[in-house]
Amino acid sequence: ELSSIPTVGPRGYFSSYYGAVRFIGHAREMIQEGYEKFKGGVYKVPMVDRWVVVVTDPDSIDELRKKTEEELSFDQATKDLLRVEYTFGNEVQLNPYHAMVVRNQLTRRLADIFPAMHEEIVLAFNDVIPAQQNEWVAVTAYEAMMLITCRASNRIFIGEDLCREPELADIQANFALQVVMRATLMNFFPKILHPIIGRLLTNAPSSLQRCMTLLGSVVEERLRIFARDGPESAEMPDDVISWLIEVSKEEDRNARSVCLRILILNFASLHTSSQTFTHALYHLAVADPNTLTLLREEIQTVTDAEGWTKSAMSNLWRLDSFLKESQRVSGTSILPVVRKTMKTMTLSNGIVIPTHTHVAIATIPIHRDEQYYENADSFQPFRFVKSWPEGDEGSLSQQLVSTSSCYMAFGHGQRACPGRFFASLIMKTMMAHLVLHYDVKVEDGIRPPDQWMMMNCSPNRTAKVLFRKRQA
Ligand code: HEM
Repeated sequence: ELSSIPTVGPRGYFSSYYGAVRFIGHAREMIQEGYEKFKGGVYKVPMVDRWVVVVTDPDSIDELRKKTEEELSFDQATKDLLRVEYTFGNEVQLNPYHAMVVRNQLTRRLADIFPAMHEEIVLAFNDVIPAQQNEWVAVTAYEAMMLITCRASNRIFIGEDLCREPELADIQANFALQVVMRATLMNFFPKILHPIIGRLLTNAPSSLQRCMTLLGSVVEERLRIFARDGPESAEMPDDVISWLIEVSKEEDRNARSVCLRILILNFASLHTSSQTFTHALYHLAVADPNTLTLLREEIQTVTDAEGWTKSAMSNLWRLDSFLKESQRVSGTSILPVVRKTMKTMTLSNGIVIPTHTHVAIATIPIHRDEQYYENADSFQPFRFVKSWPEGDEGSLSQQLVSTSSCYMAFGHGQRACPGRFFASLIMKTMMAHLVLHYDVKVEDGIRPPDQWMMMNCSPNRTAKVLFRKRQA
């Protein structure tokens, strides 16, 4: 019974709606309050259309991690949260070939695609940040980092020419907004009305149409080459468009389906990566000079010895730790892991969670818990570098891409983010380039305040960071 699980906020049928409205503006406080009161057990918080049960202890998290999709479903939770039927379309979950491409082709080819990604990062920084030596220029960090991340990732998704199209970032931003707005709006209404509202909303201007106008002819051309010469053709470049065509089933092998998957991959990657990176940039801009010196020393030494390669980026342990620590204290989602019980679930500590309940993990409270992280509230850039400074070698389990029951910014378990290896590589390469080639600071030396909206902790969207080119 849900009623036996303790509640944060009002408990009654009608008053819980008040709690749900409060949750929109105070999700962080409510999740934290529940964590402090019920740590070791579970508690529930009200959303507009349902309760969410929040799990707090590593043993239960480990237990949940081992459940199958049939018992504890990622897809069913996503279906509810994003109203997939009316936003992406059901076919996206029935045949998730875009996720297969991320898990397989993209992740396996990181070393091959690295030179193009690195080139795009260097060019994008030059275009977006007009910095000079001996002179500071102020740049709106959020917007600038979004543009650079968009170009760098889309260089690999859709290729050199298209990734530089000025419209691209705008199309993606609109799509994300459309999906989130539609899903949020629909969740305010009873399920029985969804088909009607869904039909009304489909009149909204379609990002897919814009995306097809932008990419359609390139995808069509690629489909023709594929049909004529097959996947091994030298005319099929190493990018996500080619890989999508390669792995898709006959019925998906068309421009509409491929463009939709490109939109969805950007939906999964763009805001997450650029927000995560901007959080790290703000930490860098207020870091003590010693931190900067140690980062520069490492990046200089490694790239002098190995050049700019994927494997060189894997040897930047201090930088890896810096980004991981930034993600620990400034994660972009308070509940990045959400699942739905498909049958009644009894945990070994006796707690019973009824069927069709959303279950989430109290990720940010755990990331900030003294029990798991010493001085948990302080940003310690090299926290994850084992035996630093002498040993200076990051242990595998401490890496940015490894998840654990105490580190879940990329989720956890079988459905943990498949894009995290790519995201980690882009963020490291961007940060290594930035640290080596620019000085950065904020005017008053204080980290710009985060901006919370429901579950999302966005880095400040309007703050400016000052950039100055370093001597070569
Ligand atoms: C810093 C950047 C990123 C963060 C913080 C992030 C975070 C997450 C999280 C929390 C999940 C859900 C995991 C779970 O429930 O256990 C997820 C899923 C996913 N992410 Fe990411 N992500 C990032 C970048 C990316 C990138 C760059 C891509 C694509 C290249 C990507 C593609 C996906 C996909 C396709 C899923 C769904 C996986 C599935 O259906 O099993 N993500 N991500």
